[in-house]
Amino acid sequence: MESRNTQMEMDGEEVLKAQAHIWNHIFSFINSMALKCAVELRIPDAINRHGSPITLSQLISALQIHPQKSQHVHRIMRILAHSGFFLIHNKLSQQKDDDEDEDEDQVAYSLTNPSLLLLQHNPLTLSPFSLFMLDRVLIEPWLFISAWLRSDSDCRTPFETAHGKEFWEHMGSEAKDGEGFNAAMESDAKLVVSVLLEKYKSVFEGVESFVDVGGGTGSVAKAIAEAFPQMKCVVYDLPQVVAGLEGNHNLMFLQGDMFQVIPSADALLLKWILHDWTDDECVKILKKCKEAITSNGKNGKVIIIDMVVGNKSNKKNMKNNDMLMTKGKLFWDLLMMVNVGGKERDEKEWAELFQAAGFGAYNISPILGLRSLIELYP
Ligand SMILES: C[S@@+](CC[C@H](N)C(=O)[O-])C[C@H]1O[C@@H](n2cnc3c(N)ncnc32)[C@H](O)[C@@H]1O
Ligand SMILES: O=c1cc(-c2ccc(O)cc2)oc2c(O)c(O)ccc12
Repeated sequence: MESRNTQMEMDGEEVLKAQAHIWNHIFSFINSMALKCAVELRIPDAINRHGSPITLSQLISALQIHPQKSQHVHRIMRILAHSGFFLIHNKLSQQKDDDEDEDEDQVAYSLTNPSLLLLQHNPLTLSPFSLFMLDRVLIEPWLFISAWLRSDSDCRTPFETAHGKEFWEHMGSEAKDGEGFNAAMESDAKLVVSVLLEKYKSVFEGVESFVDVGGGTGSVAKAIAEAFPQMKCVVYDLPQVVAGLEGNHNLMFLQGDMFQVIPSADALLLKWILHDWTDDECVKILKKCKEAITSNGKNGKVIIIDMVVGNKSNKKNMKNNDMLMTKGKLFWDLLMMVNVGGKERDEKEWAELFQAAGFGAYNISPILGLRSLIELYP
């Protein structure tokens, strides 16, 4: 009865607006798939190799598109240009209708900051991550959310409902997926550590021993070990991740389970670790961390790199920028729910974890884009 009234209260224009709103949501996946296609075809690399804005016909030939399909390429380019991945240079743009097919030689494309970050040889490339994230294996769990929410099975996540295994177990047993995940992590780790060492090196000053807990294949620890040759650095992760990796005079790879024991050090890093776990699990990990930074008689610190939902970035924020950041954090929160059973936390939730694990003080610096650097003291 009530919904009927509500419906009758909408005028025609409002219904159409609501319809457009729903369509935009339903079709959001088209953005992701157009991006996947561009990364698979290596469109950013083709434009970059060309060295100047590339015309549609030059792009079609560089991409080796089948002649019968060449007419479609501009449609992929158009939607990605609309999302800020490419700039369109259109000599006839004033005279042309937006929906009209472009003449292949009147249109040229160049790269933008997001597409520069998709170049294969950019050390900070997000291409492997895009392919990994948009692969069938990581798309499928999203189809199971409602079934998982209703199910009385003890599956921890929709990922487990879809694949019959927990995320970390899957990444350990399926070599291709495990490598994809580790490559994605590595590219992010390089980006984050380059910012840390360029602008916030003081975080590591005075630290003689350092453990990157769940440090993956070691990109962060390697960079820190190079920047501080006197520091003893350890990458601590599951056997399937660090087995066979070789260190050097001040870098060591150590296999283990952070729920059992964490090696003692002046400073521990937990980058993208706590958001994988429930509150109870985080308290367990943090208690182990506290033992590890106090057991050598020193008062060390734990450095956490994760999101703090609701925190503003320290950049001069335009309203749009804040909205983008909030949306990003909400996406991440669901990603954690779907894949690993974790969550993104606001400051109050972080503070409760720290208190429950027996820590005394913390300091949050919102300096890493969507993420913050949290320093945690016993
Ligand atoms: C999201 S990744 C973050 C990797 C790295 N810190 C980074 O940010 O690039 C989480 C890491 O935790 C590791 N991990 C999961 N369970 C673990 C455990 N019980 N003990 C140690 N490491 C674990 C995973 O193997 C993975 O490398
Ligand atoms: O499933 C993921 C994916 C990522 C991820 C996101 C963005 C990147 O540039 C690289 C990787 O991160 C994850 C993560 O940190 C996690 O703890 C669990 C799952 C995922």
